[in-house]
Amino acid sequence: MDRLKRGSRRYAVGLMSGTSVDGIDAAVVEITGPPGGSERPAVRLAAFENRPYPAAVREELFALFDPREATVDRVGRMNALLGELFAEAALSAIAAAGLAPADIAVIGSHGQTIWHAPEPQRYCGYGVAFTVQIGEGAVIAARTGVPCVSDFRVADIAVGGQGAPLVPFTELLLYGEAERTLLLQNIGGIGNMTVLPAGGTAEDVFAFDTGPGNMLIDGLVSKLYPGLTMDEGGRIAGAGRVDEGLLGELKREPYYALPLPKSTGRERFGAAYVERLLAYRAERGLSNEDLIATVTRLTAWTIGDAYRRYVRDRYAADALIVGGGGSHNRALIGMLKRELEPYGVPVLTQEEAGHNSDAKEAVAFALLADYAMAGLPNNLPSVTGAVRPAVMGKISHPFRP
Ligand SMILES: Nc1ncnc2c1ncn2[C@@H]1O[C@H](COP(=O)(O)OP(=O)(O)OP(=O)(O)O)[C@@H](O)[C@H]1O
Ligand SMILES: CC(=O)N[C@H]1[C@@H]2OC[C@@H](O2)[C@@H](O)[C@@H]1O[C@H](C)C(=O)O
Repeated sequence: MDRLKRGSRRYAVGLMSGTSVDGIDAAVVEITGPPGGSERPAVRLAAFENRPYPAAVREELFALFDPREATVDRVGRMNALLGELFAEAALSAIAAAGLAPADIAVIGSHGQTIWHAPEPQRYCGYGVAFTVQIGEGAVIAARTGVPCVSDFRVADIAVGGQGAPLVPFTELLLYGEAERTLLLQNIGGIGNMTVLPAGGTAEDVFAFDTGPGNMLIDGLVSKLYPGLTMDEGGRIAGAGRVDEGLLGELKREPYYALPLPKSTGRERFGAAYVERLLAYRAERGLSNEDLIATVTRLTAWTIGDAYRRYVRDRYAADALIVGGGGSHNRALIGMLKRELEPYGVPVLTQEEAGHNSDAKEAVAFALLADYAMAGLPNNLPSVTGAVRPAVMGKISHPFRP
């Protein structure tokens, strides 16, 4: 297949490593229909794999989230190493789809966010905003022989956007409906909501980070239960009781009331926040289960709060569809239903709505890369706050004799 022939059926690979740092998601998708056409592209998932990071890599990545540890040599080395690991993940998924690298038109790689500072700060007399995703695209292109589009977010930040969230661009293409207003809630490390109004166009969509997704739960579990990295199924939270005093204090975090557009990350809800929660637990003698039940409820509350604050007065939502790893946490889903169902908004998982929750973000980066290769804009200024459309992603071409 001629990988450069556009507008026809083609294969693309999407690679994602999210804020939970649980591993590399690789999706191989078959795309039909020209990018940017008036018709929606049809996307079929041909293969999906998740490759957990080796423990040493995960540990080193967590070290690099602390800017005092993230010296330029360590970041540079990890950038190259992640390029190798992403390339391995892509090659493995391509083989799982029964394809060869020569069949693939493009690889879209999100990389690993290690710092996200989208609000301009004064620096050397200038106002500067930035975001850092590592995982070298040149290495991915060289190892796979496939053009790689990487480092998407910086192009949106360069035109005044938050550089996040980016997936809503593809959610509009793949999920938008004429008759129903849908809320798509991702619960990864961070939580983020996309509002797709019935019959809405790109200008009508809005989306934002709701706050912590699993990040606080994971952070507490790994400190309090050595050997565990998550509250599997929500069993720990299910055995605890919410501490209303702590919950009330946590709700006062200023991020929740910020106006849109907004995005957040580990800089706000990372290791230092978890240390504060552990200090509170020690002071008040809270059990592990009660602490984890409380942050689980907080996570559900942030989503209900976002709905009340930004959506309720504008749209009657027909459903909230939950994706990301948090959709496997039954305690969290139960709490979320109690937050939203009183407003007549049913809560469903991506699977219940007929989609693959785990593959969704990787699929999105395959599609974003398809647009980038065609030189077409792939950000949603209404979502990110960018002053104009941008073609996000840097292209690394492999050498092909
Ligand atoms: N079976 C499960 N039970 C409970 N929680 C789960 C389960 N499986 C995954 N999770 C949670 O989901 C997290 C991973 O979610 P996901 O892969 O969607 O995040 P991510 O893509 O890294 O994050 P982001 O979307 O913020 O970039 C895990 O760290 C864990 O907290
Ligand atoms: C800077 C960054 O990596 N942001 C992530 C993170 O994880 C979830 C949420 O915060 C979202 O804003 C974004 O990821 C998804 C893939 C997005 O851009 O849509």
